[in-house]
Amino acid sequence: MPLTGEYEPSAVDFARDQVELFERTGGAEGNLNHAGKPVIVLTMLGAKSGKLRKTPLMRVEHDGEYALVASLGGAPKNPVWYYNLTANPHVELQDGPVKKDYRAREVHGEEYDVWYERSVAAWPDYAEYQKKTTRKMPVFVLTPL
Ligand SMILES: C[C@H](OP(=O)(O)OC[C@@H](O)[C@@H](O)[C@@H](O)Cn1c2nc(=O)[nH]c(=O)c-2cc2ccc(O)cc21)C(=O)N[C@@H](CCC(=O)N[C@@H](CCC(=O)O)C(=O)O)C(=O)O
Repeated sequence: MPLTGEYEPSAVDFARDQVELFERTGGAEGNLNHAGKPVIVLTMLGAKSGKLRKTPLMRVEHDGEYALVASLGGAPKNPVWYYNLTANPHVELQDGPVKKDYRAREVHGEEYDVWYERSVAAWPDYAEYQKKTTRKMPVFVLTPL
């Protein structure tokens, strides 16, 4: 059941523009980050506004599940979207032309280690970000609904 609501674009220009390009081209453009690594678009409900929010994130996929790393480049605080997923775990993820519904859950312990390793394999800079902060970067795993 797709998410419904009023879309509120991100305040971050490059993220908003990338989402727009990605969606306009069905994931054919705007699907890579600055280093040419694959990106997905996450759609979620705002924890406070209840509006539809969208953000590009790195593509980390394994057997139909996806990981999302709340890295924010190694900043001391979590990205805002972290709180959206905590409040509203029903999300949509678009990978290329395919958009599906998922349930997001934050992972810990051994499961965290397995998915964090997969995430670093997909985007090695995550390991550099983690060195920049004492905040343990949260990882969500998305399971198809
Ligand atoms: C600036 C803020 O963005 P954010 O949610 O903190 O997310 C920051 C970044 O993570 C976001 O820009 C990502 O797209 C950056 N980013 C990645 N960020 C990551 O953390 N991990 C990634 O793997 C990642 C990859 C990536 C690839 C390409 C690209 O272009 C960007 C990438 C934002 O959009 N704020 C909105 C509010 C958004 C929101 O969801 N508000 C909630 C309230 C939430 C609350 O306050 O509790 C609501 O509507 O209710 C605003 O100020 O209008």
